[in-house]
Amino acid sequence: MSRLRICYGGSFDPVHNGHLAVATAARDVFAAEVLMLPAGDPPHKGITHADAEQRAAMLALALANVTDIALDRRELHRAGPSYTVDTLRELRDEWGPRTPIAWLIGADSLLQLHTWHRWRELFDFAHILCVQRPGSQLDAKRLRTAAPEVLAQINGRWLPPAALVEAATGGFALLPLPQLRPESSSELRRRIASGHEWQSWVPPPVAAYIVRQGLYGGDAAILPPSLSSDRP
Ligand SMILES: Nc1ncnc2c1ncn2[C@@H]1O[C@H](COP(=O)(O)OP(=O)(O)OP(=O)(O)O)[C@@H](O)[C@H]1O
Ligand SMILES: O=C(O)c1ccc[n+]([C@@H]2O[C@H](COP(=O)([O-])O)[C@@H](O)[C@H]2O)c1
Repeated sequence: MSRLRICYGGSFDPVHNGHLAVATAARDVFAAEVLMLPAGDPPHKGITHADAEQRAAMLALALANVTDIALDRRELHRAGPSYTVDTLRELRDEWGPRTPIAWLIGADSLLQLHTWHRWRELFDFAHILCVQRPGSQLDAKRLRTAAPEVLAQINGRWLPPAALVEAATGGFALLPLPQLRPESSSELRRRIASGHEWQSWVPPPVAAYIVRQGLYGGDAAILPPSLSSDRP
C-alpha cells in the first residue's frame, strides 16, 4: 500500500491557525502529503465574504513555507456547488484505485454529513478522517445526538489511525490533535469587523493580505514594512 493522501476541504474564509494546526497534525501523524482544497462554491455556505480567488490567495500565502501541505485549486475551476463527492471521484481517478485517501473534516462537519450531496458514496472513494472541535466534540453523549444514518454509516468503519494505510477507502478514524483548536473563520471575521485583536489568529502574510484587500469590514491598518510586500 502506498503513502496516505490527505485532502482537507473548506471555505477558508479566511484560513486561520486552527486550520493550519489541523493540517499540520494530519501531515505529521501520517507522514502524509496534505492537499488543502478551497471550495469555489461551498455547498452549505452560499455566499462567501471573500471571493474564491481571495480565499485561495490567502491559503497560498499561509502555505508558502510549509512542507508537504499544498494548495489544490480544482474546486475553484468547477461550475456549480463544490460537492466533495465530485472532488473525490476526480482524485481517485488521478491517484488510482490502490492509493489510500482520507478526506479530513472537523467534528461539526461530521455531525452534518448526512446533508452532503450523495454523502454515502464518500466512503467509496476515501476514508473519512475526523478531528475534534470545541463545541462539537465526539464523546459518547455527543455521538448520541448525531443523525442515526451517520451513526449507522460510521459504525463498523472505525479504525485506529495507523490502519488507514491498509485500505484505500471506507474507514473512519479520529485524528489525534495535541490540543483542541478554538479558532473559527466566523469568529475571526467578527473580530476583524469589531476591531478586536485578530492578527494572532492567522499567519502574518495572511493578516497583511486581509488588511491590503480591506476584507471582512476591518479598518485599514498601517502595515509594518516587513509585511507590506507579501504578494500572493
Ligand atoms: N478550529 C478547528 N478545529 C477543528 N476543525 C476545524 C477548525 N476550524 C475549522 N475546522 C474544520 O475545517 C473544515 C473547513 O472549515 P471552514 O473553512 O468552514 O472554517 P470554519 O472555521 O469552520 O468557518 P466558519 O466559522 O465560517 O463556519 C471544516 O470541516 C471544519 O469543521
Ligand atoms: O459535498 C457536499 O454536499 C458538502 C456539503 C458541505 C460541505 N462540504 C465540504 O466540506 C468542507 C467544509 O465545508 P464548510 O462549509 O464547513 O466550509 C468543504 O470542502 C466543503 O466543500 C461538502
